[in-house]
Parts: sequence; C-alpha cells; structure tokens
Amino acid sequence: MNISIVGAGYVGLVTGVSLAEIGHNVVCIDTNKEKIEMLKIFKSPIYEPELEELISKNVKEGRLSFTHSYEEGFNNSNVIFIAVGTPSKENGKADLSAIENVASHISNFIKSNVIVVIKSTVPVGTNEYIKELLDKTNNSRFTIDIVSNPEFLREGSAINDIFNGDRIIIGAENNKASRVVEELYKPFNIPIFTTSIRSAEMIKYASNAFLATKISFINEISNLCEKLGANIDDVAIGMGKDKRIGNSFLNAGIGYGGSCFPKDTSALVQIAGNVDHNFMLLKSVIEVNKKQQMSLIEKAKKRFTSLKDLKIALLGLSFKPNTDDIRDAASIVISEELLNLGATVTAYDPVATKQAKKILNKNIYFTDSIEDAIKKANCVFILTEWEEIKKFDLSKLTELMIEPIVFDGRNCFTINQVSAHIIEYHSMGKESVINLN
Ligand SMILES: NC(=O)c1ccc[n+]([C@@H]2O[C@H](COP(=O)([O-])OP(=O)(O)OC[C@H]3O[C@@H](n4cnc5c(N)ncnc54)[C@H](O)[C@@H]3O)[C@@H](O)[C@H]2O)c1
Ligand SMILES: O=c1ccn([C@@H]2O[C@H](COP(=O)(O)OP(=O)(O)O[C@H]3O[C@H](CO)[C@@H](O)[C@H](O)[C@H]3O)[C@@H](O)[C@H]2O)c(=O)[nH]1
Repeated sequence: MNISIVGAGYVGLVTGVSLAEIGHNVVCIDTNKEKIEMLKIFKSPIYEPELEELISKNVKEGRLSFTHSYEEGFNNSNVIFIAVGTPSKENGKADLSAIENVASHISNFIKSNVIVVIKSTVPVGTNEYIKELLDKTNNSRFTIDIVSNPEFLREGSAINDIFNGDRIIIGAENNKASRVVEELYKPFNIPIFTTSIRSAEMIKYASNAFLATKISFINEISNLCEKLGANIDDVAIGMGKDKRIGNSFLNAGIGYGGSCFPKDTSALVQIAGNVDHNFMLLKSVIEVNKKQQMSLIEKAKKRFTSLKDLKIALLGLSFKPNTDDIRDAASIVISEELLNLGATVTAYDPVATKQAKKILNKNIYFTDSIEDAIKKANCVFILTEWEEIKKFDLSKLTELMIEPIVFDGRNCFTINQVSAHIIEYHSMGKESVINLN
C-alpha cells in the first residue's frame, strides 16, 4: 500500500519505518526541515533503539522516503496517517492546532480517494470534528474517509512495541475504511479490535489514565511501606502474583513523566469536565504524582536540614531509560527546586544531555561521566534507571564524594547490594541503609 505519515516524531517515524519494514511504500512528511535533512542521510533525530538501522535499511531497499512538502508526500498515497503532536495547553486541554493544520492541506494534494488515519492522541469527538473540517474544505473530486487508530508504543522500546503490541485499535465510521486499515496491519500478526471512533479515542485515554493510576497507587503504598517498615519490592512482587493485578507497572519511584501520562491525564480531566463529570480519582492520581516527584527533595531536606550550598549530583535526566526525551521529566522540576533552595547542581545522563541542555536551567553543570558529576558532591539523586547507573561501582562513591550519600528515586539497587558498601542509601519504599563507617 502507498502510505503517507504526517509528523516524523517519536510516533510517526517509528510507525513509518515499521510499516515500510512489513512491505508498504511509505513517505514521512514533516514541516521541520532540519529533521527531514537528517533523515535523508539516515540519521535519526531521536534516540530510539534499533530505529536508525531500520531507517537506512528501508530507505536503501526503496520503501521509505522523507519530505517536508505535502505536495510530494501526498502525491501517491491511499492512506494518510496523522501523527503530529497534541501537547497540553495552559488549561490542560489538548492543543489540536497541528492536526487542524495538516487537515487543511490534504484535499489540495491528493490524487485518489484516501483514508485519513488519526494516530495522534485526541479527545473524544476530535475525529468527527476533523472529518467535518475535511469535508468542508474538500475541493477535490475524491472522497476522504476517517479512521481513529490510537498508538500504544512506549519510548525506549518503540520498535519492539510496534512489532509485538498487545492490540491494534481501529475505530471507523464505515466497514470499507476499517477493512483497508486492518489489511494494512495484518503482517504484524497482532490482535485487532475494531470499534466506534469515539470508543477508540476513549480507549487511548482510559489506558494511559489507568496505567498512571497504577503508578500513583504503588507510590502511595511505597510511602506507607517506608512508614510501616515493609519493603515495596517484595510487596509489589507479592501483589503482582495475583493475575488480576499483574506484575507490570508496579515500580515505585519518583512518579511518572514523559510526553504522554502527564498530558493525557490532564486532558481526560478536562474532557470529563466538559460533560460535567468531576473525575475525582484521576485528579488525585495527578496530585499524588506531583507530590511524589518532590519526594527525594523532602528526604534530603530531612537529612541535611538545609540544602543551601550543597553540591548535588543528578544521575539520569530523561523521563525513563533508553530515550533522550526530556518532556515532563522529573529532572526538570527537581533541578529547578534544588537551585531555588541554593544547591549547586551537576548532572549526567548517558544520552539525554543534549536535549536537557535545551530545557533545563542554565546554571546546571552538565558532565560527560558519572564520575565527573559525583566528584566532591555532598549527595547524589538518582532520577532515571539507566543500565549504566544500575551497574555503577558503588565503591567509587566513597572514593569521589565528600560523603557517599545517595537518594535513589528509581530503586536501582537492592538493600543487599548497598549493604556491602560504605554508603548512606535512601530509596523508595524501603528501609534506609546507613553504613558510613
Ligand atoms: N511519544 C509517545 O510515546 C507516544 C505514544 C503514543 C501516542 N503518542 C501521541 O502521538 C502524537 C505524536 O507524539 P510524538 O511524541 O510523536 O510527537 P513529536 O513531537 O515527537 O512529533 C511530532 C512531529 O510532528 C511534526 N509536525 C508538527 N506540525 C506539523 C505539520 N503541520 N505538518 C507536518 N509535521 C508537523 C513536528 O515537527 C514533529 O516532528 C501525540 O498526540 C502523542 O500524544 C505519543
Ligand atoms: O512501574 C512503573 C512504570 C512506569 N513508570 C514511569 O512512568 C512513565 C512512563 O513510562 P512508560 O509508560 O514506560 O513510557 P511512555 O513512553 O510514556 O509510554 C506511555 O505513554 C505512551 C504515550 O501515550 C503510551 O503509548 C504507552 O502505552 C504508555 O506506556 C516514566 O516516567 C516511568 O518512569 C513508573 O514510575 N513506574
């Protein structure tokens, strides 16, 4: 099939590359010329395992190309995926301006009947609204059908998730359009669930809100474990053995970040509010998460009384490992608050430093190694569970820091591992280890 993907970001690029890999002809369109120029020389603008290899393989085999021109991009296509951003506005509502912009160009350039597939996460009712917009502005002799097809990939494992997803959701207004999209996805061999457009849109928000709820729930249990002398690792394992609960998404820590959960939970509260529903549970999930992001600072304040003039090293800046994405990462609010409290902040991340420098405070000292970040530091905050951080030789803390004091926001080490070292170790939902002599 001839497919256009509009928006070559985390979702659009990974989707485009994967659809090319299963044999479709794909052209990715993005208005960001810099991104397109990079892609044309096989460079991925984002860090995502396996992505760069698949880009060059599929371009070389003639199934994948990139352009910033709608005219060139829509020239040959039967199916147009929209995967542009839908960021939060100030009031929490989803900003649909990028989708509206794409929709306004479609009928000018198509050369046949097309199906427009909205992959971006959009509030319930948006597909219908975009369909109206497309019909109103359609000055061609071709028909434009619309299909909702929300995406469930995770950053850091995006390629693997696309090829091994749990389900593909297709919401369509007519069977003909739905069947074309089902056919297109068949080679992935993943269960397909077809439903109404509105249900498909809701499935996406409900899934993200549920996962965010699971995280805030386990974080509250973790806070209780600290006060009651239980161990959150064991509690999560014990809970997860119940198949009704399941053992995933029970990692306690400094809360969820990233470009999706914070944005989509806020949007769902707004969507509920629009129909006069007060989504109390989800509001609490968001509140718990905000508080949880500050929990390492609260622990450090208790330990040192004042953080003024302390040198604090942040290890890990991306919102999760295996990505360079900094959007809504806990590192943003934590570093800002530490600077407000008068601390000196050094920071290290294996891949996200370039992105972090664009967003984080200019007064942070970014380093090229864990060793440089922790040298003469008063304490370390672990914010992301990168493998490099989990494998770091803890005896180097004793060697390089003023005092080897660690606040681990991602439970990278077990109590047994740290007990063998001269260290003071505070983690999430577990007893602290104070072993300085
Ligand atoms: N990032 C994820 O893990 C993920 C997963 C599932 C769903 N989603 C949803 O998918 C959508 C895209 O998210 P993302 O993280 O890929 O965003 P992104 O910011 O990484 O990518 C969006 C891309 O669209 C381009 N763009 C913006 N306006 C354009 C226009 N008018 N024409 C052409 N290109 C345009 C931008 O230059 C950018 O490259 C969002 O709705 C998001 O909620 C994201
Ligand atoms: O047990 C857990 C699992 C995750 N997290 C945090 O939650 C955030 C999100 O993690 P994850 O879900 O793995 O990454 P995303 O790439 O944001 O993916 C989520 O958001 C995407 C965008 O909507 C969806 O497509 C995915 O299905 C959904 O998992 C990160 O900050 C994690 O550190 C925890 O704190 N504890």
